[in-house]
Amino acid sequence: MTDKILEIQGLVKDRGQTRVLHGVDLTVSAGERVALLGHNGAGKSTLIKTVLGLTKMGSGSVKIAGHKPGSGAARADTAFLPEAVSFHPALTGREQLTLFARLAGQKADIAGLLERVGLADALDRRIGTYSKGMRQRLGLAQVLLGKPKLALLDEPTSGLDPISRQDLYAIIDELAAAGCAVLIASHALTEVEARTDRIAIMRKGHLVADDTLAGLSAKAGLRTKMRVRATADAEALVQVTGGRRMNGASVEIEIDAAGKMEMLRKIAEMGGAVADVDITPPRLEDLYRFYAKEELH
Ligand SMILES: Nc1ncnc2c1ncn2[C@@H]1O[C@H](COP(=O)(O)OP(=O)(O)OP(=O)(O)O)[C@@H](O)[C@H]1O
Repeated sequence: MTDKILEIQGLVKDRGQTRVLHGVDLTVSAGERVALLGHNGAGKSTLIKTVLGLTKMGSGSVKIAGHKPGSGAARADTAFLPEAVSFHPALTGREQLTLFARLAGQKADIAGLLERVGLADALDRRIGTYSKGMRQRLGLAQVLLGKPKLALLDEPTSGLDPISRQDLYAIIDELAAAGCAVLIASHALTEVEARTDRIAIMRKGHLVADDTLAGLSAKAGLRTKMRVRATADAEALVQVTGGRRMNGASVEIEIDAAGKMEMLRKIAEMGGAVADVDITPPRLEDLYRFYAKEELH
């Protein structure tokens, strides 16, 4: 995919005497879902606020579909879902979205949108009676309403139950499938591992990683674990694989990405001597620990 929607180059931002963004480069293309990870204070919110044009940048360049942050065109192309989304409690969901649509000068199928985010039954209830998950869904309806080219989602699933989380990611997937570039700031590693295309990790204002999960694993040199169970003789397995004997029947092997297929072939050649193989690639949690703690040069 080459259609770059968000283009950040050399972004520097100081707060008082402190540099909080140190020359960040990040792009998100149309249809891409990118996770933005980092410890508290790493600079994720500052980055998002800069893209929204809410905070001034020091130096560098930020473009949204070719437009400057905060410009009318950039604002029209961008949707933002804050972590704790708040609406007017006295309005109903339908009234609130109708208001947003009018403000944006858009005609929209409000009832259809609310149904899409699972709020069909709450259309005409006051938002003050909504649960956190329902408000989050309403926020997502607002994002969908604008048909944005870029969606910035800040911890979109925090405080949601597992089913609501899945629903929310299904909607995010739809947004991306429709060509929206999606940037999701999150601490929920297991979720973003499964539901994003690329992972960007910030550490103390630096972007320390930006790649697919497989790419990050390869660069970090973290190893895949294989656990092989023998039908009868684990010693033969140790001989062939050079692995570590775990118990009477099983052997554990740690292998880098390059050697994995060769090892699998060796194991397959043992035929009936092998009862089972479990393969555990490095998890995002391991990679995150590696990149977010790695010393900066
Ligand atoms: N309004 C502000 N005035 C001064 N310093 C600020 C302000 N907002 C953020 N900072 C500082 O900028 C740095 C980056 O903060 P930022 O909120 O961008 O981090 P974050 O990655 O979003 O963290 P979190 O995961 O906790 O939301 C921190 O050192 C923070 O103390």
